[in-house]
Amino acid sequence: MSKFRSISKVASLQLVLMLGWILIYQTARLLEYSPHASLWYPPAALSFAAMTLLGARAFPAIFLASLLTSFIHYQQYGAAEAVPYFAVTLPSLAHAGSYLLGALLLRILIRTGQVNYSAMLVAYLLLAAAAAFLAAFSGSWSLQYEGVLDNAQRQSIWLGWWIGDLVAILSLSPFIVLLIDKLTANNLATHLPWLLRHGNGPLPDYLLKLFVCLMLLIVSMLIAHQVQAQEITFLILSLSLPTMWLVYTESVWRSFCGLAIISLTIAMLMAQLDLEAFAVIYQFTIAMISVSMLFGTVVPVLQSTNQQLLHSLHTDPLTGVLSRQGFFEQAEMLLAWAAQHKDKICLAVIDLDHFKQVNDVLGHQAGDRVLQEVCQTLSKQLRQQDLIGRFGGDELMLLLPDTAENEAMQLCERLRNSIEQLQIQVLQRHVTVTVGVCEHHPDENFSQLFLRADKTLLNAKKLGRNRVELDINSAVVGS
Ligand SMILES: Nc1nc2c(ncn2[C@@H]2O[C@H](COP(=O)(O)OP(=O)(O)OP(=O)(O)O)[C@@H](O)[C@H]2O)c(=O)[nH]1
Repeated sequence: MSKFRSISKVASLQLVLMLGWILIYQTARLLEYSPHASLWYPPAALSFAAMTLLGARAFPAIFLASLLTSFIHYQQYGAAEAVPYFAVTLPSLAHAGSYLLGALLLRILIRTGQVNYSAMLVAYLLLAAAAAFLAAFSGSWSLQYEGVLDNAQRQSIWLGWWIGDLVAILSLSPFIVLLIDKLTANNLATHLPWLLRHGNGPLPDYLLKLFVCLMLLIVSMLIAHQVQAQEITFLILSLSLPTMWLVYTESVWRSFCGLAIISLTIAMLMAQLDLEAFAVIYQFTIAMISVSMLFGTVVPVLQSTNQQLLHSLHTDPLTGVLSRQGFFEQAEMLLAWAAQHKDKICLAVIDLDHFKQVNDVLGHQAGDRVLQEVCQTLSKQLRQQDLIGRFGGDELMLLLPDTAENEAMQLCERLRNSIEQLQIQVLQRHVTVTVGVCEHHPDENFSQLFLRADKTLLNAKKLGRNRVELDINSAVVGS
């Protein structure tokens, strides 16, 4: 049953890819501005994207789709009788083989997991250019071999073929890769997690940015259509500004989708507005915008990576409370605010009693569990504005804004009591904590306050543990 299911899965993948390729091929033909002349060749984008994502599994579908369209093409132009059938396969082999080669190299690079996003983009651009070159070069040679083209024709078309393929790959394949990844639930995200990680902002904002891009390109192409002068067609380069806005502020998925829409609109308007004399300028525009948008996606990826790094720097991985650095940074800000507004603010330093014994008797895992449970119990009873952090080992810290020493003492007594009541499965005995409490003096910085609280804690330990002690200097210094 499962064998049957996997066969039908493979068959449906091949079918969908084939139909998709033929559909894109036929749609692209509608965008030709004169027979066989087009700004780009979108099937190449599907071939490269599908093979990058699915590897050799995509080869049969792409090859067959290309073969089928070649046959139809030859039939239409009456060349089929003159060309031996086996020879008709050569251009399709050249197309599918070239993109498979480029995609396989890219896949090897992705799978090593050693390259960062920017290096991956450079590799993608170079391999896309090389694969498109190979496809155009071998494709045009195979057509000459079949007798469809003579030597002079081959020489005159291969460069345009290369650029047409490359323009389509640069602008469409990033979007197609993400689309196939989503539809097939492929594992791209496991190899390129940073690509799909960061989230989206509000949809209307994205639509506004896309609208600005499309308006600018439509207006510039309409003006070019009216004036029919080369200098005016360069107006379209102003598109680079809103496309950068889009790409710096939106997710990779939305940026690549926007890029595909923008390039499709340029190709459509080119065909409709009688602008074929400026085809090279529009090809250059699509290529330039694609490359700058691709590199632009590095910015939000870097931003989100930075945020994650910052988050992990500021969070204690075991307990989920603030790390020492995170706590100290936020505490400095809260102290400054409290001093400015003449608010009372207290610090409590908490230490687990005889925690070493838990580790020694029950092991470190049990010790970890105790630390987690204690932190959870404390966090649940704090207000939103309170800070909780782990200084290190079994020592925790609480910063309590807008709280006087007597209120802090009451709260800490309540917390001590609730920890003593904790039923922790791995433990045979109760966990207890000792707490040192200090009220902040407006003139002291956080390190000085912490030192006082830590001394108070040591003092409390000497007095017999499982207790809350107030710094005897708090009231004197603070008054
Ligand atoms: N399980 C676990 N143990 C830790 C971690 N960090 C530090 N420790 C242990 O915490 C223990 C702290 O021991 P001590 O500083 O002697 O404190 P104590 O045993 O609680 O003694 P008193 O504070 O005097 O009551 C040591 O055994 C450390 O190995 C951690 O992340 N997980």
